Amino acid sequence: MASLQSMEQLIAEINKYNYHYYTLDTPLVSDKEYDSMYDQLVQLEQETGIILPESPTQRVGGEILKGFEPHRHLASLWSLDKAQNMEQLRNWHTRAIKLVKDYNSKNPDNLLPELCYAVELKFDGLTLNLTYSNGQLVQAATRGNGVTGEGILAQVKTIKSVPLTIPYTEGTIEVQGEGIMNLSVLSQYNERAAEPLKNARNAAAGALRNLNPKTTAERRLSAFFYNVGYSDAVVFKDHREMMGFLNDNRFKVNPFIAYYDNFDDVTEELAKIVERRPSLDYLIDGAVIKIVDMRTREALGYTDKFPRWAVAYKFEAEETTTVLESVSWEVGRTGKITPVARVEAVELAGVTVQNCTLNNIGDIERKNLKHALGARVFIRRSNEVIPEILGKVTEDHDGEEIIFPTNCPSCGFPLEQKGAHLFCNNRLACKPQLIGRITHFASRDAMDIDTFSVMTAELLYSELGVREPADLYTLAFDDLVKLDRFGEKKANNLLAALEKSKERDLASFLFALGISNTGKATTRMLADHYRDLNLVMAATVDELVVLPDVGGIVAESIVNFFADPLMRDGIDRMLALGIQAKAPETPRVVSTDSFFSGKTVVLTGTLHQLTRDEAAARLEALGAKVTGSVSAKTDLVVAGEKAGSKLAKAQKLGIQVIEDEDEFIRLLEN
Ligand SMILES: NC(=O)c1ccc[n+]([C@@H]2O[C@H](COP(=O)([O-])OP(=O)(O)OC[C@H]3O[C@@H](n4cnc5c(N)ncnc54)[C@H](O)[C@@H]3O)[C@@H](O)[C@H]2O)c1
Ligand SMILES: [Zn+2]
Repeated sequence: MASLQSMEQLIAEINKYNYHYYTLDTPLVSDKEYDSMYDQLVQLEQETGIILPESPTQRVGGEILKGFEPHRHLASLWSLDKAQNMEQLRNWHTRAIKLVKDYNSKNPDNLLPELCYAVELKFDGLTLNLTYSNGQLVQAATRGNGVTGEGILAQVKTIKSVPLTIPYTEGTIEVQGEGIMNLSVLSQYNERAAEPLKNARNAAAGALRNLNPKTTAERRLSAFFYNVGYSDAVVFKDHREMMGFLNDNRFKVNPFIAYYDNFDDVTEELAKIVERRPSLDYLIDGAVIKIVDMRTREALGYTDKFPRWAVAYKFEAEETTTVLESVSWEVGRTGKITPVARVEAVELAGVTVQNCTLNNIGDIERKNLKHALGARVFIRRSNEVIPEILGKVTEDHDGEEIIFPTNCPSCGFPLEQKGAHLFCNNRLACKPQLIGRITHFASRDAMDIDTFSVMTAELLYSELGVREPADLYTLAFDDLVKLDRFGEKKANNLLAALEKSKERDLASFLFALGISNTGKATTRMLADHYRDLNLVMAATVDELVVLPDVGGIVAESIVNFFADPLMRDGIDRMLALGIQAKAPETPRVVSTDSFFSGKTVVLTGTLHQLTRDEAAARLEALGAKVTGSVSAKTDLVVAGEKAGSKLAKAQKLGIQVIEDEDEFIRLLEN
């Protein structure tokens, strides 16, 4: 029988994946791929009515690792039934209602209450089961196979938020939760680590199941608790009471827990959690819906694997695996060379992914990807960012080497390595650098030359020999009209836009020059401080480093830029051709007593009552510094509608956020 054979194959595969995931903490496939195989098996078992003895659908979790003392749980630990979509969730709900009805018809004198639901986050980490006897933490264990787990008391004790003693001293209890690694902790760890960790779940699981508790401690784990699985004295009427007990006994419980007695409200809450997901500082792979009343839980009971009174609603996966096919090297406007990976097309979080970032050559080495061409890699996509390659699936040397270029892929000039990056120093004649510089010069926040695009820059480069921004101001109508896709109208428009740009202020002009490591906020500050282009050009490193938010690297970038004869020459030509680059007549009056004074503010998302530029201007007039990216230096983030990764990062870093636009306007006007 064909399906029997498929079942045998699936079982062998899944059991192999389980071993790598649960026992070795180094998965070979993504959860997305695993879940789809598992679902196939479940479906075949349903269709055939046959369940083979080794089937993973009949058991919880994985093997016990040698080296750990086994711990027999006082009450079994369960897996969770799961719903991948609304239809499956509604099916679960219908079944629950039916079971309650059946019970009630058999027990007319002891009716179960109306259904009420708790909605919790489904943390993606390692299950923990803690045993407290007379108020003392005496054991901690993994889930193992649900009956017996691995004793990891010494490891769990390194988690600072786990209480070693609790106020409740009446008897023995077992408390379940999830050991996790916060995403901010993971990224800090990875900044320093020789070998970065690929994923927070495996980092947490691997640390907790490490025989050396010192290693566990280094990972700075955390944990959330969500269940009292066993108790010999205390009983709870419902989930609320149980959560209250956990809270009173100083367990860390998740603040995002919501209770509903209407199932439609549950589905609305799920949508909210999906939205909240990118802003959380830990991984979740779904939400868990639990029936609140304990008597109902008892009545509904358990299957071999999971309780019938709870279900996990799984979210769309953010990680998968694919094959790294090739790496190409792109040249940026500063000459920096960026590796871009092409991968075998794969569906991830609703889009087809084909390109991934690789950052720089240092990252390729750190992530152990040097020999990964043609090999399977993990990729991750969160928010709207381009997916990132996390690392190779196996440690084997089963891929071809990624050869780092020694010469510029565009102009052939020998490359120079600075830190983790490669640079092409051929600023005079490396085409992508020139195109990038000209396009940046014309962009909206720079000289704001209307309708100018990369395509315009390419055309002017190849047809009219435009090599640097200054050349733009020598363009003549007669030359422009002859160009492909240019007519009289377009030629005139471009000339008018160029003419208008000559009046752009000093700050915009400085930004347009594209000095490395120098963004909008810095060029604005330079313009306000010096109020004269010549003075900026003559500034020394010593003078610059004392200015607000200018460090050594920025100061040096500025000085080096203006010391470059090529750049000076370009600026002189532009001034001769009519560029004014003037500071505003009167110095900007900057207030010092507003809510925003002295704060570094990031604007993100869509505002409705004013544009982002207007908001930035008003903030600056109130003495705030407006920057583009969120970092530890940010004091405040103003998040409009559809705010994405910047809001997420702010929440991660614990930075104050204003999400209410009316509130923001009120503060501006105060
Ligand atoms: N990539 C792989 O190779 C691989 C292999 C095996 C399993 N997996 C992943 O693991 C899943 C199945 O694993 P499972 O049985 O360990 O877990 P599960 O997804 O079935 O969920 C049960 C677990 O959820 C956790 N949980 C988190 N928050 C909770 C909350 N608020 N309330 C209750 N429980 C909560 C508990 O630790 C519990 O043990 C698969 O669907 C797959 O995504 C992946
Ligand atoms: Zn080059």
